[in-house]
Amino acid sequence: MESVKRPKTEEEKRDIFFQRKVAKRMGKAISDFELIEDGDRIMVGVSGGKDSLALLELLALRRKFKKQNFEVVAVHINVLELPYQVDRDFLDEFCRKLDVPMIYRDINVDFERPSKKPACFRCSWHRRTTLFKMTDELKCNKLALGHHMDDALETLLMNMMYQGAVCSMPAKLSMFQGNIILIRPLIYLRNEEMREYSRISNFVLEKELCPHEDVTKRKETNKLIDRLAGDDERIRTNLFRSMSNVQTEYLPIIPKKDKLQ
Ligand SMILES: Nc1ncnc2c1ncn2[C@@H]1O[C@H](COP(=O)(O)OP(=O)(O)OP(=O)(O)O)[C@@H](O)[C@H]1O
Repeated sequence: MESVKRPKTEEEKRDIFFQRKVAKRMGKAISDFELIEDGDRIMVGVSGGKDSLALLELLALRRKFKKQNFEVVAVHINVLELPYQVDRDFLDEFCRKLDVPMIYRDINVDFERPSKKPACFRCSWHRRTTLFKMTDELKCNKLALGHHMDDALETLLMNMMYQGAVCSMPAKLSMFQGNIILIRPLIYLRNEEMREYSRISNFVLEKELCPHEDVTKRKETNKLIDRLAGDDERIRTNLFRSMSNVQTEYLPIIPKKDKLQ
């Protein structure tokens, strides 16, 4: 028997339009920064949060609709010392529908060991290192992370304020003599847009906060950007665009020997 398709409601149409807009914006970043080439095998780091789930879905759909010929593999790093786990049933089903292999890897992070670096930094360093190592094992030439425009802005301002450096997150970074290329396809997307995408896609998100998470500086920086931007939508975009328009001749660059404290 032929199935009769129910006409879409206005809300459903709006949601589909929004999802396409997000996919297009990711496509623009992929094209502007030449993030994906035919034959790539891309490992997507999936934390269980909204951004990496969206990234995984968007890349898998891009591959499915044959925009480009590439493969996608999802990897989740599970830190055994943390008191919570991602919902593996949800992730497995999510990946099965997208026809993407999902791989889990358990690691240990010694939170008790005395160190000058905060626990959150060390944990994230271990996760990132494991992801890098796994690219080789899984024969992936690229590693995709779910950072978006607001992550890049926060990082820019945090580096300026606390490190005295103008530096953020590149959309594409060649690492280990070009053996791995790190890509951030969501770099043109706003946090707000990712939140909406996640709502429409009904992602099951991990709500639990990590006991070691050091979010104070990032949160404060986020609030600062909110205050700076107010209702003027151009401000965030301009802050982001300013990273592509660095006019060094108009910067008071201190001669190295003459360091200010
Ligand atoms: N446990 C993990 N396993 C695999 N990849 C991870 C893991 N944690 C983070 N990542 C990757 O690093 C990116 C940045 O990490 P971060 O901790 O800022 O993300 P998050 O806020 O936890 O989650 P998300 O970015 O997915 O919403 C993630 O988008 C994801 O691609």
